[in-house]
Amino acid sequence: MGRLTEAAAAGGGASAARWAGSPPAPLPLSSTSPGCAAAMASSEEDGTNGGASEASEEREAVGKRRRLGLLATVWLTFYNIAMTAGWLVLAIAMVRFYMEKGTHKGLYKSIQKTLKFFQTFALLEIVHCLIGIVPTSVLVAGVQVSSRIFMVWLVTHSIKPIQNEESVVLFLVAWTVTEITRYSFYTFSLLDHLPYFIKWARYNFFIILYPVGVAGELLTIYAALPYVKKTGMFSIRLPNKYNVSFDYYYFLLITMASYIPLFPQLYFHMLRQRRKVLHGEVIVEKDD
Ligand SMILES: CCCCCCCCCCCCC[C@@H](O)CC(=O)SCCNC(=O)CCNC(=O)[C@H](O)C(C)(C)COP(=O)(O)OP(=O)(O)OC[C@H]1O[C@@H](n2cnc3c(N)ncnc32)[C@H](O)[C@@H]1OP(=O)(O)O
Repeated sequence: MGRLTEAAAAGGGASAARWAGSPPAPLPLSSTSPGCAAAMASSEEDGTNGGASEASEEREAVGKRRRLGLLATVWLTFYNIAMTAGWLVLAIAMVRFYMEKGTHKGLYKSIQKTLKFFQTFALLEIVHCLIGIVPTSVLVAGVQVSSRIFMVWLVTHSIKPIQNEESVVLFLVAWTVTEITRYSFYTFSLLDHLPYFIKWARYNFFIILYPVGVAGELLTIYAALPYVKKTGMFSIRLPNKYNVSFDYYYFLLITMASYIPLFPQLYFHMLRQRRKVLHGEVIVEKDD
């Protein structure tokens, strides 16, 4: 819990976290935090009010941090429980579908509503980083969440002929196992009762699941290319009154290419986190 209070005290500090870097160092819950330091400096500079006002400002700031800490903790606990439950429902639905039908055909259609709801809800993860209640880098969370949103809405939802591809099952399974593990890890951590197995799973499963998920995503986009080229969907052709053109086919190609620099960043970030959390290594990041 203290960890979250500290993160909350850092306020928007998380947004300053560097790409693929470790979370920003939490600020201590003391008057040395920037907000308090600024408040004290200004009261000294203008020469007005003495120690009383300074003390009340300090109390107010401490109270605000505590409130944000508790609120953030309650909210994150609710959020993580809801997300664990959502992805568990998805896992059960997928297993049941496969056991009843014996094929993956029609699987996506049967689970799409739940998937869209919970994956879209994950946009809040970017908000959590932006407002500083979790210390994850905004860029790391942003790339992770936006690539998922893109896959769900602009690829699998929009391009119906690819919904029965095996590659869809590949990323669905990778995402589902990952998210059940990840959100239960956060939940148990917040409750200060983290079973070692969950911690181990969180920092080991990704070694296989990340490449599997990425392969599923790339193969699915690849399978969509002929349909997108043939139909010209989401594309804007010239001439038009705005004089702009956009070709979704090339956009997909560029997106696929962007996995080459971006995915290793996420993967190595997770490997660094793994060394830190499971092996207690202190990782010193070089400033760019
Ligand atoms: C518009 C088109 C865009 C196209 C972009 C195309 C390029 C895409 C390239 C990227 C491809 C990604 C593909 C991906 O979708 C494939 C898969 O996901 S496959 C399945 C396997 N995946 C994974 O294993 C990924 C798992 N993902 C994550 O773990 C996170 O998303 C990530 C942000 C990457 C991890 O971040 P980080 O290591 O910094 O760790 P945490 O966020 O877990 O933790 C940092 C600290 O914050 C605390 N925290 C974070 N969130 C919460 C929360 N919800 N509740 C409570 N606490 C939270 C956490 O406990 C840590 O605290 P501490 O450091 O004190 O332990």
